[in-house]
Amino acid sequence: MDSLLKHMVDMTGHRDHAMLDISVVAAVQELAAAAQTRVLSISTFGGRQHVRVRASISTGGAARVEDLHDGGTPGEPLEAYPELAACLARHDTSTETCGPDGTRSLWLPIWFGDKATTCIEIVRAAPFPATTIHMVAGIVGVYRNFQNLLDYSERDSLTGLLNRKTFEDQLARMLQCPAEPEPPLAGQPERRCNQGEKTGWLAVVDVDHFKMVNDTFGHLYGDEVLILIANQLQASFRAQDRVFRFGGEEFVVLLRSTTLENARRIIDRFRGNVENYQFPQVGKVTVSVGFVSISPYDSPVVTLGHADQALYYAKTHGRNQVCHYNELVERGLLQTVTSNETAEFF
Ligand SMILES: Nc1nc2c(ncn2[C@@H]2O[C@H](COP(=O)(O)OP(=O)(O)OP(=O)(O)O)[C@@H](O)[C@H]2O)c(=O)[nH]1
Repeated sequence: MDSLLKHMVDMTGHRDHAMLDISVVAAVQELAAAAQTRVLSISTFGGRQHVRVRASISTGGAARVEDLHDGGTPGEPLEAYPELAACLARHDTSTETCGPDGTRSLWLPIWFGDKATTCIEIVRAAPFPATTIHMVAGIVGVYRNFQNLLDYSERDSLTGLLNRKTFEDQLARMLQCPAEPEPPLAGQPERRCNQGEKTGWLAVVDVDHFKMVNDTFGHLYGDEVLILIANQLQASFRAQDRVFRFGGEEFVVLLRSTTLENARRIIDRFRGNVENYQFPQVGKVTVSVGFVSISPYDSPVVTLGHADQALYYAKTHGRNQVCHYNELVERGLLQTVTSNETAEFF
């Protein structure tokens, strides 16, 4: 019982989904004497459900957040998990299966209404005693309620993306593990990211001519476009990147450490995915993007201002394109303006 209480205190002490995932897998692993425990994300993309591992722990190892997803796909198709697919189709709260080698798997989808976007998977060598299932179901109930509370304060209600309130916190977290940043040289306030150097990136995404979508098809179809673009954003970036809705038809993405070439490729692939998607009733929609490297030496306001300047350039030079702030400055197409006035976000 002490151990159960200790885990409950640990789980409810977090203000962050990744840490909550870590503590739930650690708690379930110990209390169910499991061989492996995982948190799975279930997302819908292109009309199909996909499964992605979010956190896991195995015997003898530490709980960890997974980042296997490189952005190429939204995870494995749900059909790769037939027992889970059947459990979801029946709207069951749990299902237990036995593998050919006698290994037992217990699946516990986390239901919010008629939707489950998370599932706990527990693997054990022996059958699950009824008391264990009962206890694990209790832990999963606490996890569900706490996840709901975190979502309510952190998420945008239309798209389910992180809201603007959480942005600075997430940016600071991303900057806590930078790829060996060089301090700026004297007289050189702005830090440039060299080709091939890994760094974090901030991209501001804005839907092109969105007012026309609303005016032509109505706000309900406009909202549907925003939801579908939010789905595409989530499917296009890695699990540890962060996607925000800043309000209206504007989104912000924080990309974890990668090279300029990769950042441009990943962002442009997202832009292309949107361009090639047939939005129900509305048809074709495009997005413009401005992006910039992030550094612990620039304030969030300045970084956002730079990405916004690049976005403005993309908007005024044809739209449906991705523009890199530093490149525009180097080519003399943008002036470096570091005053807070450039940042209309705050
Ligand atoms: N449906 C819907 N529309 C929204 C929401 N928030 C803001 N909007 C609309 O988004 C539109 C934004 O229009 P503008 O800022 O003029 O930009 P735009 O038409 O996208 O043009 P460009 O950005 O220059 O390509 C306005 O019509 C807003 O009413 C929302 O939550 N749902």
